[in-house]
Amino acid sequence: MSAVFEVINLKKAFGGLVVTNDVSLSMMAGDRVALIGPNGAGKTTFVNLVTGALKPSSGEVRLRNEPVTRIGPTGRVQRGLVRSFQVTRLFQCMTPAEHLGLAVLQRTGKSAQLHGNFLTRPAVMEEVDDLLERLGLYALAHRKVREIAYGQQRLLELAIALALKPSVLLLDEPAAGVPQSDTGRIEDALANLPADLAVLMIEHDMDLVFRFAKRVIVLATGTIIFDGLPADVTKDARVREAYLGSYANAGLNA
Ligand SMILES: Nc1ncnc2c1ncn2[C@@H]1O[C@H](COP(=O)(O)OP(=O)(O)OP(=O)(O)O)[C@@H](O)[C@H]1O
Repeated sequence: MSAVFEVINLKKAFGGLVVTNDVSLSMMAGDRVALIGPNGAGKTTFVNLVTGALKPSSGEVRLRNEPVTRIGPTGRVQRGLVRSFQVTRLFQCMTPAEHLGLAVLQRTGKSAQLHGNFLTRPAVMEEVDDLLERLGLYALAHRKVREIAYGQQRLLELAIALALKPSVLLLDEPAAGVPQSDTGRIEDALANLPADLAVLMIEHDMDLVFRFAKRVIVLATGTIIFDGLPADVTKDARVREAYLGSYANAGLNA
């Protein structure tokens, strides 16, 4: 089986500050990987390099063997690399059904045809209904985003990402800010992601990492210091040293 996603010797420096230092990794279809690291380790920069929001100083990003390093964010989405949207990207006066309808039109290259009520088109409606059902949002389909709870907004982000039919999904702290009472629904949605989807989740919550990931990658000062099984990460001397004194050390001791 060949990799769906590869990062090869990726480097990024801001002036003299090297923030991503020779990072290489690959993922297969169906992988469930957590990317963790102390504050300032370079996780956000790494995601920005991978999605095309930032240009690397050197190195390569490949999707299904195709180099995409010189392709912009939209081209990478079209090739199957999708990052979960932040809640702040949702339109407060639009409904979940409208968000998902637009995402489906975007994916199918029909977003220029926004005349009329696109949600009445059978092909769009069928897909939107299916996504709403899968993410437990069906009853909220036609409510404004501003009227729905934060946890449900985060589920909507996930639904939008899935509407783009990714082969690689980058999730940035999918349960952050969600009240404890609603995190179970997010975790259920994560557990029910398509089996062949490769998922890379950036997460600080170690309990969620251990429940979700089959593999953990630890980034510290821009370098991968661990890439292996969740059961081994807490025992690793370099990982413990990187987290020493940081807030997450407690999680690693768990
Ligand atoms: N545009 C920039 N110019 C200069 N330095 C930057 C820039 N963006 C990030 N950095 C620096 O790069 C380092 C890594 O930052 P980054 O935000 O990628 O880390 P992170 O692991 O996502 O941190 P956190 O977990 O706190 O969000 C930090 O030292 C940060 O100050």
